[in-house]
Amino acid sequence: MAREILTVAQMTAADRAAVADGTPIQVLMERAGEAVANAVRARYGRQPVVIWCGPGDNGGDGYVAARHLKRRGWPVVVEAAYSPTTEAARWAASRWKGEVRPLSSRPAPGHLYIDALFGAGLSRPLEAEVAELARTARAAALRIVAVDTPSGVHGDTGRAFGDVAFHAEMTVTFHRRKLAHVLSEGRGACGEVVVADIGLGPVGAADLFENDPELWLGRFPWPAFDAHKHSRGRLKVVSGEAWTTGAARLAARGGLRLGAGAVTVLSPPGALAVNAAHLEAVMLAPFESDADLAIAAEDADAVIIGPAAGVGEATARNLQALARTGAALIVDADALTSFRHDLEALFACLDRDDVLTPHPGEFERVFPGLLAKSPERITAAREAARRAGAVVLLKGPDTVVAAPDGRASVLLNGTPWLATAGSGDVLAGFIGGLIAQGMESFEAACAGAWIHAACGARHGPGLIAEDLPGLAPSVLTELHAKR
Ligand SMILES: NC(=O)C1=CN([C@@H]2O[C@H](COP(=O)(O)OP(=O)(O)OC[C@H]3O[C@@H](n4cnc5c(N)ncnc54)[C@H](OP(=O)(O)O)[C@@H]3O)[C@@H](O)[C@H]2O)[C@@H](O)CC1
Ligand SMILES: [K+]
Repeated sequence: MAREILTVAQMTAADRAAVADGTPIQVLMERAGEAVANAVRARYGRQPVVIWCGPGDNGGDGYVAARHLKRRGWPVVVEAAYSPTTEAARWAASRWKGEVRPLSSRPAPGHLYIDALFGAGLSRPLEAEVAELARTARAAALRIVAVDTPSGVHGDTGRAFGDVAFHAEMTVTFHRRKLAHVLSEGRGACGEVVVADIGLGPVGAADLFENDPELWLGRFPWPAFDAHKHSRGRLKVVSGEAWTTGAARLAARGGLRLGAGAVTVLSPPGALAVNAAHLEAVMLAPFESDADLAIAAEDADAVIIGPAAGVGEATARNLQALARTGAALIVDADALTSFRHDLEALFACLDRDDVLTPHPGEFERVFPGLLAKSPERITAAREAARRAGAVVLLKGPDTVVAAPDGRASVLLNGTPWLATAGSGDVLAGFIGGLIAQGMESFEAACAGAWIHAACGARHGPGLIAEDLPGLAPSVLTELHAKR
């Protein structure tokens, strides 16, 4: 089952539904606090711990965790920044029989802290002594486990509400990850994220998912026993001019590795010789004009255009010609930038099978101002997909894939080793290779991004884009075994 990522409001609704179904909030809080205690015991050896408790149910979880840790023999001190204000938090505090001190302004480095100050109910920037403590904690790099979210971090964006928030080495959240746990801003503050089951029911109409094999492996286009190369999909990649051909070949090789049966680089005449000198299993065919390109792409299942294609009129016309074929389009890099002065012309080329793969700079050219005015990149990518009428993959450490129908995913296995020239060309190739084999475009974009990241992580230091296609077989072998 694909795991949903929830907004704070969706989590509150899940919580209310459980309470309405007869599970008292105290029972949920007991499970949550015990889960925190268990996660702490699983990660750390027994040691003194200070638990900072806030006024709401996040603080309530802290009192419960205190009781469970103490029962296991941990020396526990609770520091309460506020008295409990909710019924459940008062209940939890009343069952804590140990010491409660006021919040100390002088935490001890090396000590373990549990931040149960604010979670889902944070409604404004941290104030007064709590803000001061957050600053001290950051400066002293305190070892902190956060309950639900690090206090000060907005659950729906991952950003600090004001100018300061706690940073944890582990965050224990409940039921499902929230946006703050998956977006890069929040991930830095959360540290390792542990998702604890507290017995809430299935999520209803969620449309945001962790990009994980669970989301797409069931529909991965493995070859049928009677497969032949033409039944495994035909992918074509448009090459740039003679001195910018490598990107198209990287994409082509990526598509071939992910299983497209027949992959062809379509090359301007001046680049044929250099392409021919560097291609083996990938085929090569010439095109001289946009009309020619459309004919060359006529039998393609998917076409990639953009990697080092050249920014300008010619690339724009080439994309418009390709749009008249039946092939799904993967539109990357220069093909996106070529339309920066006529975005409507780009959108007119696209339909829901097509995939745009911008990095944030290209995204800004195609959707000016959208990232800046959106609360976070998921909302921006969704709106972009709606405007474009196509799948949009917004690159980053937290790559987002959004479909025009509202589905979206966030990549959790991103790796900084992928930040290297040509890596995006291989990604376009991976996605194109999967779409050519008939995988639905949103799922192909999710799968391509996940496999790309898995390849990058597998290689680690020293990775160059040329390595990525060769790393795909070991990732695919593991996926094949799990299917
Ligand atoms: N959902 C679930 O299924 C379950 C949820 N559980 C837990 O409940 C947590 C959510 O609890 P919650 O709603 O009580 O909110 P919480 O974060 O404790 O704080 C709200 C209080 O803080 C106040 N306040 C806000 N900002 C402030 C500021 N900057 N500075 C000062 N005060 C500030 C705010 O005041 P107000 O905005 O009303 O003025 C209000 O009094 C959730 O994160 C999880 O840990 C689990 O127990 C079990 C199942
Ligand atoms: K917290």
